[in-house]
Amino acid sequence: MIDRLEVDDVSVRFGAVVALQGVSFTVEPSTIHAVIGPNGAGKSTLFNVLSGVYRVAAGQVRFGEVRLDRMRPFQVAGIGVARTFQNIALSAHRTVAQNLMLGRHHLTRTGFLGGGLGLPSERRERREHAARVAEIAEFLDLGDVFTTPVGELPYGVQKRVEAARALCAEPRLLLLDEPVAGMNADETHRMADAIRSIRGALDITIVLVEHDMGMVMALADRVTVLDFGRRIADGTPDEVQSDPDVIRAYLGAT
Ligand SMILES: Nc1ncnc2c1ncn2[C@@H]1O[C@H](COP(=O)(O)OP(=O)(O)OP(=O)(O)O)[C@@H](O)[C@H]1O
Repeated sequence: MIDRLEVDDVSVRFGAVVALQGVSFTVEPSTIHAVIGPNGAGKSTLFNVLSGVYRVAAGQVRFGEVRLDRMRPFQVAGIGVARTFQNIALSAHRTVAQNLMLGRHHLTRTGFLGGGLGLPSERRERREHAARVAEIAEFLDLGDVFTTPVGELPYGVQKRVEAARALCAEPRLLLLDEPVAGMNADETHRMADAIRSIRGALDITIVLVEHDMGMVMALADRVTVLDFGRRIADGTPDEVQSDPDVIRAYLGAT
């Protein structure tokens, strides 16, 4: 059973700036839920709240029975929430395989990444993790570049490596921060396919924050729209697309 994510009346302030004001929405288990909005709407702030980076001034975030808003990032990761970053946060000189192995670090018992003692149990554990990493790489169509240093890969492929690394943590909830930002049409299409197959095959709940409304319309089950820190719409892509407040917010944005 996968838990529901509930954002309940959340406000965040930075001094006099109110970045989020009384924002509420629910993410149903095993769905793809998009949070969209123009520049400065509060998307990144919300994302940082969901991953334990920012504290809320008011409200709650619950994942099942657990209060996410009271946790630190490592604790959020520990209950099965993995995230990607808007700017790629991979180790450029390491291979895809090595970066993905780093994504499994907290699942290892013997901490082989720090250089273990070479015991048989460590070698067995390492083999098991390596097999799962290879599986996830294949799943996201990264088999051909498995041993390539990440820095040598095109931008769109690096973004898929980021998603794969987050998956290597075996999350129940995957947070994708602008997964197609800066991508061309072909790369965007491949990323959308990858996100769809993650949800389909792995039964993971996915929340993605995205600036580009067009991209999420064909992908998301449900969309929450923010503008100036407030929720201005929440519904299916069709409902949201024809909402006058949403049209106004996007037309008004440059
Ligand atoms: N660390 C911070 N300190 C002060 N103000 C901040 C901070 N982070 C965000 N803000 C402000 O909060 C508001 C929401 O910003 P946020 O970055 O969450 O929006 P966004 O929707 O992610 O925008 P973008 O699409 O441009 O990334 C903005 O007015 C921004 O200037």
